[in-house]
Amino acid sequence: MKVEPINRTDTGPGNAPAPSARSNGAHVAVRGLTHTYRRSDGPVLSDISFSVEPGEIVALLGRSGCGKSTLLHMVSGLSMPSSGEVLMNGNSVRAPSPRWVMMFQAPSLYPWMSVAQNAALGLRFTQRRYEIATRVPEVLDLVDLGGFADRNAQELSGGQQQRVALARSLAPKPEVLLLDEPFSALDAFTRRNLQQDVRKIARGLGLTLMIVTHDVGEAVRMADRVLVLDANPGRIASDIPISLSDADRNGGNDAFQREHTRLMQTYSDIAQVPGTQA
Ligand SMILES: Nc1ncnc2c1ncn2[C@@H]1O[C@H](COP(=O)(O)OP(=O)(O)OP(=O)(O)O)[C@@H](O)[C@H]1O
Repeated sequence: MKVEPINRTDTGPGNAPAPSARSNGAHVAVRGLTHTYRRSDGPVLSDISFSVEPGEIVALLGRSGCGKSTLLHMVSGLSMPSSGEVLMNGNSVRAPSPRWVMMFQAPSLYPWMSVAQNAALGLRFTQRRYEIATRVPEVLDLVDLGGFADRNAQELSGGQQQRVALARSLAPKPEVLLLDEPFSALDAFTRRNLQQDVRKIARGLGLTLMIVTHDVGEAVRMADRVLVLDANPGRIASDIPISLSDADRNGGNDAFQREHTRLMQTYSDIAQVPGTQA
């Protein structure tokens, strides 16, 4: 897979991968997924089915506790559902893999290691350790940290640490990137930069991307499609395409506001959030 720098602008408008973007992403299918942690509590997720096309960016939007993280964990193979299945390119997911990697809210870096050593960790535990010397500089460039390779990880800001975590996730050349509220601990400005860059990187590489969020603005800025979940039990209540060019996503203009209001209205109706402001 060829790595493109983050200032590449070959992402197209609308909700389909840009024609010029070669897709290296996998097709994800979730089929009849139901999960119960404790029988006395009833199912957390009930009969969830959806597909994500190769190279597509999909947000899972729902209120706290509706089961978004549980669903993403099951897509990643970190845990198995009570029933139903997850398929990557038609093959059942039974365990985590460097082909579908998960990124969490906390960057979880080793503070005593350098940025480059942290970014190499994803590869170190695969059969492809030999790629570290070439691949790590590539992914650090990709996340705009090319000049930080030898810096100690604990010297970085929260946003830069999340960029290292992103580089670590991208190093094994995954086909699917799964993001569990990765920007929620960051300030609004840093969060927005990362949202734009992650979308640009994913589109440039043709990755399939799923992001869990309860932030309507984040869903509109990042996703081609938003799956809105309701709760008790968690189900897909609505499947909404976001038809915006990248310029409109980043500019906060009228087109962005229209999509934001439309999604916020649906989300409010489903999640019974008072008002229509994010
Ligand atoms: N390991 C577990 N054992 C028992 N119950 C759990 C476990 N993990 C999650 N739950 C319960 O499952 C429900 C869904 O949790 P989950 O974290 O998936 O929701 P979420 O939508 O991601 O929430 P948030 O946005 O707050 O992170 C919650 O009621 C939670 O208490």
